[in-house]
Amino acid sequence: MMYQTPVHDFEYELNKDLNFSAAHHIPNRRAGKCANIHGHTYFVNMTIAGDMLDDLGFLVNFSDVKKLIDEAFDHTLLNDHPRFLDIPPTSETLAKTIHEMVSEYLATLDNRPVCLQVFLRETPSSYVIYRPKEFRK
Ligand SMILES: Nc1nc2c(c(=O)[nH]1)N=C([C@H](O)[C@H](O)COP(=O)(O)OP(=O)(O)OP(=O)(O)O)CN2
Ligand SMILES: [Zn+2]
Repeated sequence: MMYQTPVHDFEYELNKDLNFSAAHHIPNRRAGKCANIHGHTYFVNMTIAGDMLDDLGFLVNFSDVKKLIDEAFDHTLLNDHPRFLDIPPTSETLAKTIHEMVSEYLATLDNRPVCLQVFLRETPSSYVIYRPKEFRK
């Protein structure tokens, strides 16, 4: 595996990989060439865990979490998204934002799974991992 997975005590752990294409820019001269609008094929891995399954035997439907992220970001300019009005769409902020969006969705499910980690690769040589404090061991 290319990335670290978190240590936890949940009975079930699910990992969903997905890709989406999007443009962005970091509107600051200190960002150098990244101040210009450019595009990436982002790769995301999200780690979701829990102790209970739903009536279908799912922790969460793989397609539902993919759709949530695709519909928000695929073929968009990330800077235009409401979640990036006050903060630039860097790898770090995008990974955290994906974690927030997925966590908000998971909180609506009766079996209450949680998102332990979001891995986000922006380029072949650059990636970040967002892991909220409450799930670190
Ligand atoms: N900490 C961060 N640094 C940079 C970010 C970021 O999100 N967080 N983003 C960028 C740019 O958006 C850029 O698209 C990616 O930069 P970089 O990895 O430098 O891309 P390259 O392909 O040019 O890197 P190589 O080293 O040539 O592989 C910049 N920094
Ligand atoms: Zn970029």
